[in-house]
Amino acid sequence: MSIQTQAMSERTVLEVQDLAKTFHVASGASGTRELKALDGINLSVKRGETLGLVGESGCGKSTLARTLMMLEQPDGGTVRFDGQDPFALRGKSLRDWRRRVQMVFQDPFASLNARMTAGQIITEPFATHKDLYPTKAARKQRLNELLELVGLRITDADKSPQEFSGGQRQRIGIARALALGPDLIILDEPVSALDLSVQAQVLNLLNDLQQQLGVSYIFISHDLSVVRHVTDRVAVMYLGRIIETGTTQQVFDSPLHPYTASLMSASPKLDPALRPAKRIVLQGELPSPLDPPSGCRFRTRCWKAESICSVERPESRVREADGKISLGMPAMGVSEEQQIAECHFPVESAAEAGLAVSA
Ligand SMILES: Nc1ncnc2c1ncn2[C@@H]1O[C@H](COP(=O)(O)OP(=O)(O)OP(=O)(O)O)[C@@H](O)[C@H]1O
Repeated sequence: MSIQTQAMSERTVLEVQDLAKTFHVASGASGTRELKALDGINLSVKRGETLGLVGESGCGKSTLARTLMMLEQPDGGTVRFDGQDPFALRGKSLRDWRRRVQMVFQDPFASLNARMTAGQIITEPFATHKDLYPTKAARKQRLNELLELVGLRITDADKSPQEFSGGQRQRIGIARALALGPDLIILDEPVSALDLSVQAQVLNLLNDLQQQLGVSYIFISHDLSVVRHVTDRVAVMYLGRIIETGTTQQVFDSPLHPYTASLMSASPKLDPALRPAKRIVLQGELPSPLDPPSGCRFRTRCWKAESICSVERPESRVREADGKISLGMPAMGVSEEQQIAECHFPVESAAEAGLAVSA
C-alpha cells in the first residue's frame, strides 16, 4: 500500500462495495418476486465527516441503514468497518463491533420506551457491554457525562420521555446513541419530526458533538436544505443504487446526474441568487423496484435519455478538477473528493441543470 493510499484508508471508517440486498416478495399464485432494494451500493465514510444520503421514498435508504446496522443480512458485496468485515465477526468481536455503529431514529415520540426513565433509556446499551462501565458508580458517571454532552440536566435522568419536548426527546436518543462511544452514527431523518426552531438546535448539537468527539455521521434526509447545511459529502440514491456522489458543494451547485439536477432544481431556496433559472420537472412516477427499467434505471423519467439508456447500464463518469467529464473511474463513493455519477449523458453545467449561475 502506498503511503498516500494508507493515509486515505486510515481516514476511512466505513467502506461499502457492491452491497446488494434482495427481498422476496409474495406475488399472487405465482409465488414470490425479487425486489432488489440494494443493487450494488458503493460508498465510503471518513472519520469525523457527515455523508448525506438522499433519494425518494422507497429508493432503499432505510434498507441500507439497516444493513449497515447488521439488522439485515446482505446477499452480496462487502462492508468494511475500519478494514474489518462485521458480517464475518462472531461472539465478543461482534459485540464489540456493534457498539461502534449506532442509529438515531426519526420520531423521538415513537422511538423511546415510555415505561423507562431517560436515564434507563440512555444507559440501556451498557447491559450488553458490561465491561465498559462495570460498576454502578462508573455507569452513573457516564450517564451524567452523556446528559451534559447533549445539553440535558442531571436531574432529567429520572423523568419519563413524556415529560420532555420533542427536541429534548431527540437529545435523549442522541445520548443513547453516544453511550458506548460509537465511531459512526446513522441519523435517519433526525430532525424532520421537529419544529423548525428546534431543528436548528438539534443540528447545532450534532455538529458540536462531531467537533468534540470526531464521530462520523450518515445523515439520511428528504430535506435538501438541511442536507446542504450539515453534510460534507452527499450520496444520491435512486432505485437501490447510488447514482451520484461528491462533495456537498459539487452535488448541489453542479450536479452531474440529471436526477440530482432535478432534485436540486425542485428544492426550495430562500436566497433569490440560488433559485433555479428553470425548474426541471420529472416525467412520470418512480418505477416499482419489483420491475425496474432496463439499462439506466432513471431513463423512464429522464429528459436527456437516448436509446442507449434503455440498453446499457451507464458506467461511472467523473468530473475532473478542470471541469472536464471523463469515463470509467473507480467505484462510486470510494474515492476521496471526486464527483462521480452513473449516467450516459451527464449534465455539463449548472446552467444545463437549471441552476442559477452567479454572474
Ligand atoms: N422487509 C421487507 N420486505 C420486502 N420489501 C421490503 C422490505 N423492506 C423494504 N422493502 C422494500 O424495499 C424498497 C426500499 O425500501 P426502503 O424502506 O429501504 O426505502 P427508503 O428509501 O428508506 O424509503 P423511505 O424514505 O420511505 O423510508 C421498497 O420498495 C420497500 O417496499
